[in-house]
Amino acid sequence: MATLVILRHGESVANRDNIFTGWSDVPLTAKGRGQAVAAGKLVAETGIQFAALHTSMLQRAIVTSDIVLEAIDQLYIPEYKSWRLNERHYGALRGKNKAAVQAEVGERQVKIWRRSFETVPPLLDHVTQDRRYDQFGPHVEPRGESLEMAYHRLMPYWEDQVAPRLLNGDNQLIVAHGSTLRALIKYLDQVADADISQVEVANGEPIQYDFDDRLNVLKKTVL
Ligand SMILES: O=C(O)[C@@H](CO)OP(=O)(O)O
Repeated sequence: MATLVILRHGESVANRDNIFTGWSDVPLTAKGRGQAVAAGKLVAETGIQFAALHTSMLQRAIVTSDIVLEAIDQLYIPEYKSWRLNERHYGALRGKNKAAVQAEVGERQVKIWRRSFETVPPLLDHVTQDRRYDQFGPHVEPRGESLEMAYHRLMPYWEDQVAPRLLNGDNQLIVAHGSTLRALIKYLDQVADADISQVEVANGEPIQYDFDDRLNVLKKTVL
């Protein structure tokens, strides 16, 4: 039996300012750093010893990871970073204020862009270049993603990097983003496409999954 803890990063400056973020690499606020410390304390209280941590290529998740590892006194464990754990790419919405977009297109459309499973946001007209993704080969950066697209690029990471380690009995920690964690929760909790819009993941709120030795969920606990 192994344990997985998943955690959304602490508040970012874009969360604070109500900006569509996606793959924008924005820092944590002071409040966000505090949320990461508090999350670390909650994880420390469980006494779980982790074999590895998985996070994205974005500083709000990486910095949260380091704060949590320090709080649980496990800075020595391997820390794997992948674009597959990045937030869902918000396409041409990225960088825009959510309230301003809502004033333009209405609440219903913004809700669909933010929470539907299949709807793709307006795409960027070109792929941006960022050297951090070169190591993963060409064409990694999307021009925008639905939650469904993010789900499908996340799952190979789960299957190749996380599930085998859990099956081996090694506890794992994932520090990622609202939508990639919603995608993972959809898979783990078997949430229907139509119901995923109801699932929210709060900044800095660790969720613990205990599995049996065939990777069935035995227990889910919000810490
Ligand atoms: O802007 C984003 O990238 C995400 C997460 O902060 O926001 P939303 O909850 O609107 O999907």
